[in-house]
Amino acid sequence: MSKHIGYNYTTVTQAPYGDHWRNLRRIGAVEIFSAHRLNALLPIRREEVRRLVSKLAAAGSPHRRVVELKSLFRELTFDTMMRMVAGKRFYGDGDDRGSREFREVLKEVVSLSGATNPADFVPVLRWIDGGKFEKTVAGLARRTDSFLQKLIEEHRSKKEGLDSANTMLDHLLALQVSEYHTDQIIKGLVLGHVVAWTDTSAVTLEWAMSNLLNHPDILVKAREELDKQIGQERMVDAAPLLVPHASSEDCVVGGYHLPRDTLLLVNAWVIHRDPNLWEDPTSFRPERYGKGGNESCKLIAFGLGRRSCPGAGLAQRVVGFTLG
Ligand code: HEM
Repeated sequence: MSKHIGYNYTTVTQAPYGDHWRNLRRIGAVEIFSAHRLNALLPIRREEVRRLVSKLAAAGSPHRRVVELKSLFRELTFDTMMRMVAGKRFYGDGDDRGSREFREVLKEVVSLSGATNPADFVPVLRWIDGGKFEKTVAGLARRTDSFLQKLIEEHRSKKEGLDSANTMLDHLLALQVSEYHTDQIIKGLVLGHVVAWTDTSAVTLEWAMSNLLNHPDILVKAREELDKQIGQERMVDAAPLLVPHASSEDCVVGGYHLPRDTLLLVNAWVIHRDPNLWEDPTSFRPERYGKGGNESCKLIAFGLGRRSCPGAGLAQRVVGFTLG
C-alpha cells in the first residue's frame, strides 16, 4: 500500500521519520491545521452539519422511524473534507459519474489501507499469490492518482464555477514557487488527509451516537456539556491499532527489546479496556474524563508523541459540533 497508494512512502502517514516527514507536518501545521485556517473554514463545517440535520429531519418523518446514520455520517465527513480540500461536494451535489467514481476509489483505498498483505511478512507468499494483491493495489493507485491530478488541474486553471477562494488545494498550489512542492507532494498530502479523516470521524460519530442513544441520561448531560466545551474524551477507537510504527533505531518498549526496523502495532483497543488502567473499563461513563475525573490522560485515540494525529483539533471541532 505505502509503495503504490502512498507515492512510494512519501505521504505524511507513510513517510519514515526524517526531514521529508518533518516538512510535510510543517506544511500541514501551517497550511491546513492552523487556528486561522480552521476558523476560516467554519462556515463549511456549519453548512454541512446543517444539511445533515435537515436530512435527518426529513428521514425521521412520522412514516419513517428508522434512520441509517452510518452513511449519513460518512457523507458529512467526506463532503466537509472535500469542500475544504477542493471547494466542492462529492455526495450532496456531486452525483455525476466523476464524483461517483472518486467515492468508489476512495472507499477501496480506505478498506485496503486497513488490510495487510501477508506477502510483506512472508515473501514466499508473493510467489504463490502471483503478485495479485500488488497488481490490485497498483491499479487502484493509478485510478486515485488520475482523479487527484484532475482536481489539481481544475484548480490550477481556475475552472469556472469552482469555489477556489480558500481551499487546501489552492493554498498548496500557491507554494509551488518552490521545487519541493511538486504535484506528487500535493496529491500525497490531499490523499493522506482525506483517507485519515473520513472514516475515523464517521466511525467516531457513529459510536458516540450509538452509546448516547443507549444511555439517555448521559445524552442529556452530554448535550449540556457539549454546548460548553469540546474535548478528545468523547472519541472512541476509530483506529484500534493506531497506525503501524517502525523503530528507526534499536530501542526498548515496555521492557521488550525492539531491533531497528521492527514493525510495532499498538493495540489501543486493548489498552483502552485494561482493568489495571481504568475503573470499570467497559462502561460508557463520559464523566470519568470531565471535571473531577482523572482518566483523560490515558486516552490514546489520536496516538501519542511526534507521530500523533495532526487532525485532532479539526476532528474534535467537527465531531463535537455534529453531536451538539
Ligand atoms: C476522530 C477522528 C480521528 C481519529 C480518531 C484519528 C486517529 C489517528 C491516529 C490514532 C493516528 C496514528 C497516531 C499514532 O500512530 O501514534 C492518526 C494519524 C494521522 N491522522 Fe488522524 N485521526 C482522526 C482525524 C484526522 C483528521 C481530521 C485528519 C486530517 C484532516 C487526520 C490526519 C492524520 C494524519 C495525516 C496522520 C499521520 C500522522 C503522521 O504519521 O505523522 N486525522 N490519526
